[in-house]
Amino acid sequence: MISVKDIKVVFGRGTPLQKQALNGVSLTIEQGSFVTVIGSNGAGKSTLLGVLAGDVLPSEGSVLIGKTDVTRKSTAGRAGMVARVFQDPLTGSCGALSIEENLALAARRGEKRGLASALGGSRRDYFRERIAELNLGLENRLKDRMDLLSGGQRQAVSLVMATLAGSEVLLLDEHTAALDPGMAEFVMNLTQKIVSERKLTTMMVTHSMRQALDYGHRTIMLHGGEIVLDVAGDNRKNLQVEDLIAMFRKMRGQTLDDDALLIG
Ligand SMILES: Nc1ncnc2c1ncn2[C@@H]1O[C@H](COP(=O)(O)OP(=O)(O)OP(=O)(O)O)[C@@H](O)[C@H]1O
Repeated sequence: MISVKDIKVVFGRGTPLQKQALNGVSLTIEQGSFVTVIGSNGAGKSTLLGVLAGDVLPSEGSVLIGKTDVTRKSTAGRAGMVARVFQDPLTGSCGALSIEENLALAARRGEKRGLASALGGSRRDYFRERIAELNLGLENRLKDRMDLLSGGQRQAVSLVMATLAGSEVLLLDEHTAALDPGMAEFVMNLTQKIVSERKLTTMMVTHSMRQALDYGHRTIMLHGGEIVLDVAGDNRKNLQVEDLIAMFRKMRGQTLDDDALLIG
């Protein structure tokens, strides 16, 4: 479970560029629930993910993961609790290491032991099994360098990596935005499968209104650092992409110049 209470984040305090990125955000996400997060540029979506991951320290408020107060814990301090997949397929894994070395490092998140102890025989078999489940044929390429994979293959492996250390929380930062439509759909279906099988408490930022409504259990919209929409259940089922676009228009008080981007 994630419990965020009255979070405020101010960047560049006391400078001419001071910016209140989050302005009193409170949110409880039940264990195993999958929340999609939308909002226009600068709404505060990445800042909220950063607060959960530990990259951004709030000036006020608290963050609990399960029963642990992680508000002041660093990213490394909460590494065993929170896994993250980024927009850029190159960010979440190391291109110079092999697929299995990346998996071994991911499995050791939050621990201090080295790579050698992480790659014992039974571990290798387990990694092979997990990668075989992707049906991409990568189980025969475990010794290939990660940077030989396509962006989509790399995101699929990153999702497996995110589950290896037993983290309770999964943060997805527009993780399909750099993929072609077919691969984006593959990675989204894989995401849904992994989240439900492992009961991960998940927050996914997306610019795709379609994705926001088609996947997960609940959708929130941020605007100006505040939650301006929070829908689940039947209310969400009845929402159409066009309804969300109309809300965006209302929030911004202007016409969106690229509806296609939002619908895709
Ligand atoms: N490190 C920083 N220093 C100063 N200002 C920042 C910093 N990070 C974010 N901001 C500002 O805080 C506001 C919220 O940014 P954030 O990146 O959270 O928005 P976002 O909703 O993720 O936008 P986008 O969809 O464009 O990625 C923006 O005005 C942004 O310019």
